[in-house]
Amino acid sequence: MDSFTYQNGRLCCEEVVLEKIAASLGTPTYVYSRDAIERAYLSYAQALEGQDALVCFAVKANSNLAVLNVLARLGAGFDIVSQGELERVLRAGGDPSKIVFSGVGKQPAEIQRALEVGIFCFNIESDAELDRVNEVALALGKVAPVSFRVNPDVDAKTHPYISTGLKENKFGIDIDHARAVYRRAATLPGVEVVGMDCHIGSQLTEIRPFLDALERLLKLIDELAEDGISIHHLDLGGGLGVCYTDEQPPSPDEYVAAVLEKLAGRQIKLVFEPGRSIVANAGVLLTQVEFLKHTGDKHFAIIDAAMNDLIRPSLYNAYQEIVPLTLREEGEALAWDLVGPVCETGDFLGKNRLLNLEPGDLLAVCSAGAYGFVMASNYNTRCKPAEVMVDDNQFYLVRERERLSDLMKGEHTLPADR
Ligand SMILES: Cc1ncc(COP(=O)(O)O)c(C=O)c1O
Ligand SMILES: N[C@@H](CCCC[NH3+])C(=O)O
Repeated sequence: MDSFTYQNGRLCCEEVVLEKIAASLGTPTYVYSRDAIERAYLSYAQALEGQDALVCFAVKANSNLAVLNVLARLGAGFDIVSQGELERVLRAGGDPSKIVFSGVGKQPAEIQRALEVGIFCFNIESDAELDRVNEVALALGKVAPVSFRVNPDVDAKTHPYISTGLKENKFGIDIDHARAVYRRAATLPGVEVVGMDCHIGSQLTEIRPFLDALERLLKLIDELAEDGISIHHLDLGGGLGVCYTDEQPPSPDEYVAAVLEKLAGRQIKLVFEPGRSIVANAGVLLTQVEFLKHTGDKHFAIIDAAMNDLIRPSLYNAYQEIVPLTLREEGEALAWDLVGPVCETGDFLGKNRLLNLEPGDLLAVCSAGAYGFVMASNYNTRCKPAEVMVDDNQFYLVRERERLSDLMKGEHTLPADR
């Protein structure tokens, strides 16, 4: 989180005091550092300099237009999973020829739109999806560039909810069945086989599972060559972890170097789909303490952000640091559960956190740039937070806070005579 530092006891994002943002725009508010996003992207891009490679930011991690635009300006590609994400990338100035389309359930209209704008590749996840892409392409008189997401059956050693590369997961095509699918695809007139991809899970903190998957994919690529099917690009997906508390994941350049070493001598374009490792530590969620409450020997700090704003703690029991915007010298630290106003026992952002709190204090939930706002909901009819991008000593509102009138838009009661 080195774009977030204390200066004279006040937490800043780059050169902006975060209290200033809270005072001007209220809380809860997500704040992103442009510099942190750029540096994280460039650590991939620079490690791949001189290689035929594409770094496609996984839009699902953070789809704010300003975030996408910052990355598009650096020449990033994008990994999308819906037409909604496609339209966001186009609106943000992303280059369609650098888009990969992932996901297990692509709709015909989504495939059509992606073909019309000319994306780089469809990452296909099943036999049935192959047929659908083939049919849509033929109907449009086009040929769809395709890759198959191979499920290599490796243990990513991450949280079971975010592990995707095991036989038991819904994702991808079983590696033992993949060769047959590739052979069939080679006979279909609406598709052109161009690549192979995998994505074994998220928040991986070791390189080994990536290399295990890579080895299995390379073996399959060699088998396909025997069948006369050549693979022009290899997409290793996303998944590189970040430090939320004391994890020590490899850096993007260490990871890329290990992959390049394994590939030495092979002529193949490389694609990566990082999400979390680009944006997680580029963002915080600002929140304010509403009330302090003591029951038995428990201490609850009721804050104005809740599970609907940031669901990772409730959903995965994920740990994200929570720190004060202003360091306080007086008073004592207690172990607080930081809970939101939503009516669920599981509504917490942190438990047992040693903090010196007073009502009205402003806090930052750290590492909130990935899978934060994008997973927010309106549960309990709560408005989604505002989003802000800091650029050096300036800050910009990049999404307005939702208003109650937005929440009832498109809803109707039954006619009065019913
Ligand atoms: C196909 C695919 N690519 C890329 C990503 C991005 O993963 P991460 O945010 O872990 O880098 C995901 C999400 O896990 C994914 O499902
Ligand atoms: N949403 C998850 C990661 C899932 C990755 C999507 N494929 C998280 O917050 O950690």
